[in-house]
Amino acid sequence: MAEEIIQIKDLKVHYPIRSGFWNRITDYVRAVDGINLSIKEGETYGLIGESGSGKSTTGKAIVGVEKVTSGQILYKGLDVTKASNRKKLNYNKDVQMIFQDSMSSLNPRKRIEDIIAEPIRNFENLTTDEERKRVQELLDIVGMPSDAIYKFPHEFSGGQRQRIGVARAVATNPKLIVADEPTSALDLSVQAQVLNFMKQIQQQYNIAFLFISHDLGVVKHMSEDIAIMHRGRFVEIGKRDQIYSNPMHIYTKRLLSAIPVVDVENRDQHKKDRQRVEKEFLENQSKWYDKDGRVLPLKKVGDRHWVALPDDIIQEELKEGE
Ligand SMILES: Nc1ncnc2c1ncn2[C@@H]1O[C@H](COP(=O)(O)OP(=O)(O)OP(=O)(O)O)[C@@H](O)[C@H]1O
Repeated sequence: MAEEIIQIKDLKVHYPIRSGFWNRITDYVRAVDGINLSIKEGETYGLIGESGSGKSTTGKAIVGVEKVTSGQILYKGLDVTKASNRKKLNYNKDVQMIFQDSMSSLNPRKRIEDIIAEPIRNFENLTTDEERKRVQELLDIVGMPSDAIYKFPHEFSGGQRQRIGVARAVATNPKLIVADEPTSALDLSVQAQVLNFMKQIQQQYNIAFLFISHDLGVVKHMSEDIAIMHRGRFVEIGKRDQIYSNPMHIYTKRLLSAIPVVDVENRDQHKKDRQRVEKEFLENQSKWYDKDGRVLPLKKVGDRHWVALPDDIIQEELKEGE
């Protein structure tokens, strides 16, 4: 069985809110508010949630570009929220990130050769010829022509730029890639191509992914283990089949009921189901949160399935699922 490559323990990232004449801290945005997860070598962990739920902050904290308020990120047994451990483990080489918006994440003034070579230069001492050879190999891996090295990002389509972003991310032979909404800016047909090719690269190089998306359809295609994030916490964690065929938290149900159906026959039923879930969500709000409006703690409801609900609702849900 694959080993765990990274473990996140009770991770919190809170941003201070300042106000008044003295610009004092008056409150905090609890962007990430105590999450736990672990990702196995070569596997994809899917992180789903609506805008503002804390997904990107989680990803940024893992790659080390966002300061952690508390909690641990364990890599090879050491806590990489500490810069000294990151350095010791060469963590910045092993963990890379791919962003949603390839136009702003790739420097528009640099040629593709320099964009892809940059992370290599940070960690290896290659000659100019060796470096060029390496960049061309990487372009080949992501299915781009070798003359792309002379061009600038604006000379490519969104899908091609995302491939360049992937080439850059795999340039350092990473063990983990945090992919933050990597295909949401792309057309559906291009989305499928990029997703399939990311899977291919993952298998070829045994890279683990934290795959972040608001789109349950996309995550279903990519991940076996899934967490649903809401207000900085997880409301449900489970295996793909548990989450998609037997969602237990109302928030998960809402997200699933928002996926459009393709076949006309089921459309009316789908609309009714959606309205029912929405009504249930609005009428019972107080049950889903604690008195401070925070998501309840997770409780184990089955083999590798956790849900943040009060006991009475869990019992009802379990009975229904039988
Ligand atoms: N630098 C920051 N300072 C203050 N608040 C922030 C900062 N970055 C994010 N936030 C807040 O933290 C919360 C979580 O943001 P985050 O970007 O992680 O959400 P998300 O789920 O990735 O959403 P999206 O998909 O829209 O990016 C939001 O309320 C956001 O406004």
